[in-house]
Amino acid sequence: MTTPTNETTSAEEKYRLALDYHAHGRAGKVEITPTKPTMTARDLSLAYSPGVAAPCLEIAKNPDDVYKYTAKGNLVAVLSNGTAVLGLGDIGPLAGKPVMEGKGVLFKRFADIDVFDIEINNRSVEEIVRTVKSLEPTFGGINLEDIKAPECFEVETQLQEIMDIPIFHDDQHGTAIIGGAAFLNACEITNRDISKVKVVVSGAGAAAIATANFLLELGVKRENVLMADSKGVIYKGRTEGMNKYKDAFANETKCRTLADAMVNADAFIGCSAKGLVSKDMVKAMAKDPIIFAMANPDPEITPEEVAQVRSDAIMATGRSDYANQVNNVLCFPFLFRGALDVRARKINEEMKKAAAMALAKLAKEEVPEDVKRAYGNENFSFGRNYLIPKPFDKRVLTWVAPAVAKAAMDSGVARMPIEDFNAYAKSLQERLGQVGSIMRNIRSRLPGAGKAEKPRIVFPEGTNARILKAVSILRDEGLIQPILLGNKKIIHRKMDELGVSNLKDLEIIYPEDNANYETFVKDYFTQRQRKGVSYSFAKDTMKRGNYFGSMMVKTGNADGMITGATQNYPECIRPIMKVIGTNSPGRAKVAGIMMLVFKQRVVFLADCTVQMNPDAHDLADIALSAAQMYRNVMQAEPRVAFLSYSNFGSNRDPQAAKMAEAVKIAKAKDPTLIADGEMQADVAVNADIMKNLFEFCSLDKAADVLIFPDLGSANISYKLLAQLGGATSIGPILLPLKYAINIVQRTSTVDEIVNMSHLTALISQEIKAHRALKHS
Ligand SMILES: NC(=O)C1=CN([C@@H]2O[C@H](COP(=O)(O)OP(=O)(O)OC[C@H]3O[C@@H](n4cnc5c(N)ncnc54)[C@H](OP(=O)(O)O)[C@@H]3O)[C@@H](O)[C@H]2O)C=CC1
Ligand SMILES: CC(=O)C(=O)O
Ligand SMILES: [Mg+2]
Repeated sequence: MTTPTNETTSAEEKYRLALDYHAHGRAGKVEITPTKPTMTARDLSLAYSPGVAAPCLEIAKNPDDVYKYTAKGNLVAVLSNGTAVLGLGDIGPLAGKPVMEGKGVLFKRFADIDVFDIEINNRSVEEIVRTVKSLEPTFGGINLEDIKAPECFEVETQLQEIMDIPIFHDDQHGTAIIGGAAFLNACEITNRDISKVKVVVSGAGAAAIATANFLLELGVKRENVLMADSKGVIYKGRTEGMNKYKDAFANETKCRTLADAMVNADAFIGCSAKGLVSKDMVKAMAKDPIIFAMANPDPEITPEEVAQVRSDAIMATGRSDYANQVNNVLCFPFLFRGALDVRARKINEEMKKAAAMALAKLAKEEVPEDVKRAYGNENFSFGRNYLIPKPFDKRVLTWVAPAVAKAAMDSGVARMPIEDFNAYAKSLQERLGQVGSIMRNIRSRLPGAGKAEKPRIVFPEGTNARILKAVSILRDEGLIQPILLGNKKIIHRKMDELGVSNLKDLEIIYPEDNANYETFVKDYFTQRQRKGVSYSFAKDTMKRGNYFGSMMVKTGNADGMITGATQNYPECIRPIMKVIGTNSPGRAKVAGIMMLVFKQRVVFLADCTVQMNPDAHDLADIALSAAQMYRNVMQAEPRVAFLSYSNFGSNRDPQAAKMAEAVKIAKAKDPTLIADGEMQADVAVNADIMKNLFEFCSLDKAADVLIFPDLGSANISYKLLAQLGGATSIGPILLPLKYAINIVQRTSTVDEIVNMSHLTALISQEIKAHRALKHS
């Protein structure tokens, strides 16, 4: 069982940290960002008066055009009156605002849905309903939040009747869907027949009633449910503190307190308040008790307390710092995504059930590396401590949203059915950023799983844990044939430690025992004997992974190589250069190109890693290599900007002049190249500045490839962009080489090594194709 990760932090410290987090910089957690250019007077005349009249008139003629010309289709209101804020109770709309802003952040972070949080000073059902109804023109959906029971039931039901967009009370159904998914899996793990499970529900408010109702839909019998609220167990004939929603769960029972109800109960569902469950109550439960203590921020009982009295319990809370977070965050972003994407009129039972089933099923799939990393490299697999997926698992979006969308279509509430679910899945992945889609595109261009002719990629650092984990992923995918260099015994031991048993039959080469060793030594000696290399030195050299691996690639015993996970850059590049050298016999020297992937665009930066102070000829070659790489990877023609602190001759310093000269040389070598400079970085990446200040510039849009005057500026820029600009960096990709060999960074993660391996495999394929063309 996981304990809170930050258990050394005191409660007061956590409180202060949370306040600092919210107050730091711009107050609160959200801001509004325009999605259209607003740089110039022309832009503003389109965004606002007079231009804005055009979409207004179109929408007046055809109301559905509101989805075409405004943000409505992707805009959800998180609306609360603050009467049941988390488990903090009736603290009012103002005090509830941080929670509503927080929900908005989660909608955006997990499903790219925009949110206005709306806090209303309104307690009566009638007034809430009137207010929300009047907001219908603004929103694509309404997420009601933290409105207390029983008013919340009335509010939701009435709004669903009178409004034509999804109305969803998150505390009811979000909790029910996640609780339901986790409950199904907990029953499966403990071999329980759901129709016989005895459930105690603590709380009879929004979350509790909805979760109990959902469990009935999943197969729990009403007579097997005992519900308790602040007045004790709800039983037939009780009159105090009752309402019709509680009435529906009033059973014939002698139990009067929660403690009575817990005796021999199979499951506990808590949607009530902190600390209501004692260790004695847990002791009294049946074998393998299922305990979902979901009150926030503090559960009805903590996992530590349960562990003190029961080792057979399956435990979940609403918190992210324990295993099994049963929290509606795993539902509302993804459910709304599916509902908005088919422009559903409502969120109905079919859609809720589809979401729960998708989540329950996804939990049984193997958990990807990036999810484990997001949670401190914990090794999740379906079981007692992993009942449902994690919110940071990107697959939740691609599993839940399509399931919900399909259920909406099948149940007849979708106004805009999805025609191509494959294209829809792709669009969902793109919402989460471009890295995934770019890498998928690269993978899709590799020969394909199951085929004999897979690119063989050699990894000289065969004992490194990150390399082995990456190789394990590559092996599973089946697109690349990895080869490891190193001592077989040590590598096998490491594999056992890491639990990557799928690698045991992988080819492992210990250089000096390999049949090619003598030939490689001779080849290297012949090549370097006039550069001070003796035969015995060549023998020693060829025992080293980077030399042997490079030689394998050179002689066609491998198609590519990945190194660098454990060594510094010069240690890797020197052997490669000595064994292989560059592509052209003429001037072109090797350069390191970084691909920086931002949410909306991709830029290539060069030279980030090799040439300290390239001259104009070197820069032209670097640009041509980078442009070619861009074409290969992005399958598009790049715009190349030669960067400087000067714009088009504004400074005559030799460093600026060198960049202008490099443009001329590059264009002379490839007249089709779209390139210009020298120019400053803001001109290069902002098409508006470019157009407004330098309309003669031959790049008609922002540049895709940025060529820097020296290694210092390139290296600093890519690191800053990766750290501060939120870009994912892929590279450095070494070009031009005769062979596909790349150096990852010592800090590279498993996923980055996997990405580089795919890219290297792709480059190896292109080099092969190029050679075949030359020889045909
Ligand atoms: N993990 C998750 O995803 C979610 C968790 N929750 C949590 O569930 C809890 C309830 O939220 P919600 O349903 O929105 O709130 P409501 O105000 O609608 O319901 C609260 C319920 O808890 C009961 N209750 C309060 N204090 C006690 C007590 N001392 N003993 C017994 N019962 C008590 C109330 O009883 P009575 O009816 O007698 O007043 C009421 O039935 C909160 O802690 C909230 O954070 C809610 C939504 C999602
Ligand atoms: C998670 C949530 O919505 C609540 O605790 O109210
Ligand atoms: Mg809530």
